[in-house]
Amino acid sequence: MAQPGDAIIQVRDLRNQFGSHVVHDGLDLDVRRGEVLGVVGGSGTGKSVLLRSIVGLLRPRAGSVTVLGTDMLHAPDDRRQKIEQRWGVMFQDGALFSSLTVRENVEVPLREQTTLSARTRVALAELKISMVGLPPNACDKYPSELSGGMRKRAGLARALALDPEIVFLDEPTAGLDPIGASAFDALIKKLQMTLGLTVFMVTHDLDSLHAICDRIAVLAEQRVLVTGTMKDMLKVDQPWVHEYFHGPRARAAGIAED
Ligand SMILES: Nc1ncnc2c1ncn2[C@@H]1O[C@H](COP(=O)(O)OP(=O)(O)OP(=O)(O)O)[C@@H](O)[C@H]1O
Repeated sequence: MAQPGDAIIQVRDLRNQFGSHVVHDGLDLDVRRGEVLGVVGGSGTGKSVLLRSIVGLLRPRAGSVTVLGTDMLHAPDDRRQKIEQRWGVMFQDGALFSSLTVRENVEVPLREQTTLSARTRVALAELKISMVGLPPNACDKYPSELSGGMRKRAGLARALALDPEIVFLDEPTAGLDPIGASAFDALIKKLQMTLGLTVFMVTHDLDSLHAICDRIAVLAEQRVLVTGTMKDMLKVDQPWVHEYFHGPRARAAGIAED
């Protein structure tokens, strides 16, 4: 029986390369059941490439990705698809279909992956839309009629459509004002606590890391250089890590002291 804290995602010896450009080499990472893991690193260190490798949008050159006990790079299609139904992904800006309303967007995974009736699909979509704190009148709006923060919430509602165990979030608070960002952080934390979600979150946002991440994984030198709590990060000597967690922004976020 799975327990909180078990590694729900295991990435081993991952290699990603585009032409001669090696992005990851020998990258290992565990994501534990029930945690919010923040993935940070300088620009171009391969945070999004790592996310895309785990969710199967990009095939790594080498290594293994095991999710919920399944070897995702070698499992038969039907087995892989079953696992894919147990996660949701929210891309930056929500990545909504512009020609569909919010409700229709949230219905997409239900349409594709289930045989539920239209009525049930609508009811479930509306439930998810309210869970992420959008008002009922957002259901019939098109993405272009929403603010950036509302679009992110709609993207999150779609990621939650199939009641996932894991959600992947790519820079969820990017582009939000500080109040919107902290409201979004609070929403993620609430969903993690109430639904028992495991959250894999790529972020640059030190406030989010501080407020909601149980652990942090730092990408540098083509791998996950270090994982640990915020307290652990403050002790790391590597120059980028030190600058990131002790720099002016970290001080402003109340992470490091002046
Ligand atoms: N499809 C692709 N083809 C070629 N190069 C790619 C491709 N996808 C990503 N890269 C390269 O891989 C590297 C890592 O990209 P990635 O988007 O994962 O970085 P990141 O850490 O998420 O950066 P940022 O913080 O700026 O969003 C970059 O140098 C990028 O140009």
